[in-house]
Amino acid sequence: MTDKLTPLRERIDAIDAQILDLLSQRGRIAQQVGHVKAETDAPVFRPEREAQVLRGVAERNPGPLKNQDVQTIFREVMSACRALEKRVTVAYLGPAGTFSEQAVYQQFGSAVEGLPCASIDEVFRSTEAGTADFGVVPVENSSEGAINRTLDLMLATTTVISGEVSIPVHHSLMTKTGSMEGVGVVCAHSQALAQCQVWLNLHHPNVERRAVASNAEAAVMASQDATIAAIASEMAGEQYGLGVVQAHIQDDPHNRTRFVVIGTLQTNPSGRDRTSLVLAVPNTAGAVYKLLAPLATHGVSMTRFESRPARIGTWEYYFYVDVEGHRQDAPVARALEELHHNAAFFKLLGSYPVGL
Ligand SMILES: O=C(O)C(=O)C[C@]1(C(=O)O)C=C[C@@H](O)C=C1
Repeated sequence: MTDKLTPLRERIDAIDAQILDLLSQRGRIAQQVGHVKAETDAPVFRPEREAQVLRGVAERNPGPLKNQDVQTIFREVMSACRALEKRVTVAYLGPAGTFSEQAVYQQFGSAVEGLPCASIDEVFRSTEAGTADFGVVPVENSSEGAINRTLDLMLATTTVISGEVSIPVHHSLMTKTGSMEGVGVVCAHSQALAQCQVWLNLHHPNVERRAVASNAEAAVMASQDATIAAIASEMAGEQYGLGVVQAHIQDDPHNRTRFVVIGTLQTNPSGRDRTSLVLAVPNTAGAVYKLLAPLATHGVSMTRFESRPARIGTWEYYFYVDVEGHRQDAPVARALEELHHNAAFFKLLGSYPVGL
């Protein structure tokens, strides 16, 4: 067996040497890109370019490696090259171990400076103030719907959407000891409690449920007190030394959360983009129907429609609309112009590459 392995390992060594040489060449070119960008103060992170590179490797992938795996490798390669230009700082809802942190690494790779924040509000503040280059905030969950605080802050702040990333959300019930003996309360973010309510009703109907700022905070609390159980990701459980009572307790096995990357960067077209906007019309019969007519006229597909009560002002609701395409694509540009003209309120939140 050793005789058969040795020549194969020698070939792997030779290929690794070539890969390393090519990675170094790529890194040196990224440094040159960094110098060119520094001359014009151009942005280092270019989500549309990264999306094109990742889509390209999946299209050209000859196998046997899976598309998802080659994309993970190339995401890390770009992340490391980007860090040679500048290490990007990204604010997210902390502490470390939250799904928001996972979303940061999924989008930016691991060569990034994560800035954990205490609330979604603080993520927006850090991004607006320039303490962080970007922020990553949850915008909708497949079981629970919109994250209202994010929608409200998209409206109230000057940040724009530069990208999106969606990750599977699997919740585990965890305690210090790995058992529920002596546990009187289950802590988690209110969204996580809602996403596990059927399971909790069935298995622990008499244990108090307490909403806290984040699942990771619940994990910290459980790590300090054996009478508290936490619902969080297993990653958070590992981080805070918890034992798993039961894994995958979310009511929907396909539970996912979509996050958006917020910042000041207007992203260029990538070839497969989405545009997000907020609209309002006076509350009269047929007004919303008429408002949205330009989308149909110009053949632009709507992928999301969400309403939020307007707490002040003349209009009753704000409508959060996502459409397929980039604001610079001709049909989208024409539809947006008409929407802007018809709406009593219009705010373009951004055009950005569709997540992988
Ligand atoms: O093409 C660029 O603008 C680069 O800076 C290079 C590169 C890459 O490594 O491929 C790195 C960072 C950008 O976000 C996009 C791509």
